[in-house]
Amino acid sequence: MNKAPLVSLSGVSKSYPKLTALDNVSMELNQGEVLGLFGHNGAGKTTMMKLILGVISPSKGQVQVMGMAPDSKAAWHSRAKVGYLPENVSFYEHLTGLEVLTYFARLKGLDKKDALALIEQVGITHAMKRQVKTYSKGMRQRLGLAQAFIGAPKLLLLDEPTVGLDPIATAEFYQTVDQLKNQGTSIILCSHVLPGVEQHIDRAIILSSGKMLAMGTLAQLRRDANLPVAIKPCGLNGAVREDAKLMAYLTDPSGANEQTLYVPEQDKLAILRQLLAYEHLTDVKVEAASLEQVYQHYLSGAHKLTSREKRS
Ligand SMILES: Nc1ncnc2c1ncn2[C@@H]1O[C@H](COP(=O)(O)OP(=O)(O)OP(=O)(O)O)[C@@H](O)[C@H]1O
Repeated sequence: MNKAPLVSLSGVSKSYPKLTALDNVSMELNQGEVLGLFGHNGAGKTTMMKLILGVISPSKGQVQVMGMAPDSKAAWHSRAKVGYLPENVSFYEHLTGLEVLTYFARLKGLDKKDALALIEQVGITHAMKRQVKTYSKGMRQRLGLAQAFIGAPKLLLLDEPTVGLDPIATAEFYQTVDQLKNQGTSIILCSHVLPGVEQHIDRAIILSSGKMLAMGTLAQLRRDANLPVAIKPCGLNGAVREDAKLMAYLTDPSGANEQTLYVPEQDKLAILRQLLAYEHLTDVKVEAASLEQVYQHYLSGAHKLTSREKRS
């Protein structure tokens, strides 16, 4: 089995005359892996996708996709194995949805039958004979997704894929991501909308001002960030306040909202054992830090660093 990563960046920077959009980034993406790429506006997410697509070249370092530099002539054939959904998807407005998709399918050596199947998969069969100019934002986004899925790509780069999608279409989109992953497709998914993403990604990268602040599984990032676990016991009727050890884990011991304990990961099991010994305990909820909390943690660290750098 070929264990070489599908995508690798080593020491990659992309500089423009007045700004470094990506600064010394190294990462790898393996087959069947889903990577979430997160960062504020201008963090360098699209720059990283464009480098992987080969539409721009690195100023420093090396990008490899399926064993080749993606901006090289040799990579021409493997481009058919890459699907891309750009951030602001736009189409030929006077063509119908089906015509647009048939056009893209033909560019990848496929035919109308494949286009029809994809139109059905993204749920716009009813509108496929209408001109794209009559489509809503969500319908355009669905057409964009169908376009990215053409030809069963080995690598999918999706920039803000759920923008404009309603909750049902968003859920269907993530089902498709899971299916593609199970079939071995590697996916890089870039999003500002964090809730709902975490159960569909294997690893996350957090970028800020072109620098990589963190990379890892959510469990690794939580551990490295040392974010507490929220433990919410029910039925204790204030017993927590009578125990000095438990009290120490309340963020606001005098407040009415006293029942959530914020416990470091390493103390979690000991505290759970202690709570389970209470006869009146009726339920206990345990919540690890969300992707959003992890993201905020790393970005606030970067912000503090930048303010300090500016002052010195
Ligand atoms: N061709 C270019 N010339 C000069 N600067 C550029 C160019 N392309 C991108 N940049 C700058 O590089 C930085 C990173 O841009 P990029 O589009 O990668 O950010 P992003 O993380 O995708 O942001 P967003 O979430 O807003 O899409 C930004 O400051 C952007 O203005």
